[in-house]
Order: sequence, then C-alpha cells, then structure tokens
Amino acid sequence: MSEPILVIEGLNGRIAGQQVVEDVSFEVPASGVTALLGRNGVGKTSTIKSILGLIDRSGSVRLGGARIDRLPTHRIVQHGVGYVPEDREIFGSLSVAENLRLAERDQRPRRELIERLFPDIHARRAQRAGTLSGGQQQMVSLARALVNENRLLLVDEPTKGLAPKIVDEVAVALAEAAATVPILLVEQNLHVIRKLADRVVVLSGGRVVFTGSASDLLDDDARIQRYLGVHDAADDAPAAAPNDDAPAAAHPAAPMASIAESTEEPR
Ligand SMILES: Nc1ncnc2c1ncn2[C@@H]1O[C@H](COP(=O)(O)OP(=O)(O)OP(=O)(O)O)[C@@H](O)[C@H]1O
Repeated sequence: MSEPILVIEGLNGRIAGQQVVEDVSFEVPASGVTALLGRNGVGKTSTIKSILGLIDRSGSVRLGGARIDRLPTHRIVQHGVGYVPEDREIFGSLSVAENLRLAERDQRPRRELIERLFPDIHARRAQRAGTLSGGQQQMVSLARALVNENRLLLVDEPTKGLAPKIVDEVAVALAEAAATVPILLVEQNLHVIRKLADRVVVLSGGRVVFTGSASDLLDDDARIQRYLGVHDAADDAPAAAPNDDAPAAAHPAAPMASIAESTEEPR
C-alpha cells in the first residue's frame, strides 16, 4: 500500500485561548475520500483549520512525508493543499470567471477539467457569483480548488444547507474530484458519506474516538448512534424535500440522514 498523503500526530488547536483540538492523530491515504465526522461542535472545522495553520496549533503534520506544521497557510497551500471552506466564501460581487481566475496559481490551470466537471458553472461564467444558488456557489467553491493541481483537498461540509437533489449533484462532483486527488471531507450527511467515503475518522470533544473503514462505522447502527447520535436511515425516503436550490441561504438537510445537533458525548 502506498504511503499516506497526510500524517497527523498529536495535533492541538486553540481558538481564543480555548483548546478545541486535543492530541488528534490520524492518517489520510493517498487516494479516495477520508471522512472526518462527529456531532456539531466537536472540532472538525478546527481540525481542518489547524492543518492549514488558520488557527493557533501545535503537533506534527506531514504532507507526503514533509513537515508542514510550522509553515504559514499560504506556503501550505503552495505545497498542494486545496481548501474548500465551510460556507463557500466566494466573492459575491465578482463573476464566476473572476472567482476562478483569482484562485489560479498553477502555470497551466485546469480550465478544461472545470468545464467538464461543472458545465452549468462554465455556462454562467459571466454571472455575478452572489446571484447564484447555494448549490451553484458550492460548485464554484469546489471548482476554485480543483483548478490547481493539488496533492490533497480539504473540503468542509460541502452539502450543508442544500436541497437533496443538489446534495446528490455535489456528491457526484466530489466523486469525480476524488478520482484526481485524495480528499479529507467533513460531512454531516450519511448518504453522502456512504457514497463517497472509504475511511472515516470520528471526533468527539476535540479528540479522535474512532478510525476505520467507512463500512466499519456505517454497517454498525450501534456505532452510528453512539458516535454520531443518529440512526442511519439510508433506505428511508426524506419526509419532505425542499423545493429547489434557488436560495443561497440554508435549507435544512434531511434530518434523518444527518448527524444530530446534540452535543452529548458518546458514552
Ligand atoms: N471563532 C470561535 N471563537 C470561539 N470558539 C470557537 C470559534 N470557532 C469555533 N469555536 C468552538 O470550537 C469548538 C469546535 O468548533 P468547530 O467549528 O471546529 O466544530 P465542528 O465539529 O466543525 O462543528 P459543526 O459541525 O457545527 O460545524 C466548538 O466548541 C466551538 O464553539
């Protein structure tokens, strides 16, 4: 088996003096999707931000064997770590094309790949990004990361607040992306995790409480309940589908398939 692309050992992260990532260690294989899971507020986003140096952190992070934990964020990105932040963070007053141009750092940006993966976004390249739907904005955010050749993508809750049909479209785009680059994915939607993830890492209270194959977790209802606070309703139809992806503001994701709001710790 090839070496993991990312090896994290004893990672700690702090926000405003409070420790939000505690002695976290895990590996991300050099291909496929590794899902970083856990209930709300357990430190998933903070772990991603610690890897990127966006919050105060200590511990060892190696990318392809080389330490990156002392580097500033822009150097980590230059080493080939792409980031798709929670809430997309696109420039609403700029066009789609301008958003993509701003992200280009390679000599030969992969514009053909973007056109192929995101034909709708390509067709809307002159449109102001702030007028796109939530799903379309997510595609722009993903496209922005994929326009450069990366060694690893960190993708934070890409389906948050999207209607089920759009969630499926984002999942398809992520699957295509995963064929070109390994992904560490923070995701709350169990359907998406089931579709995409090969490995899972579960956090609770800023610490790793479970690592294993996706099926080790997803085929075990008791584990899902214990670590994520939900029953997997993979076979259930959503009770009511939100109408479409028109508003950029959040739709609640289908609650039965999403990780609970509960902050209760696993026993
Ligand atoms: N800017 C901030 N200031 C203070 N505390 C923060 C800040 N951002 C996050 N936290 C705290 O850090 C902890 C971890 O938050 P984090 O966003 O990493 O969790 P998460 O697992 O990604 O949650 P969610 O699933 O809700 O996005 C939480 O207790 C949160 O309240």
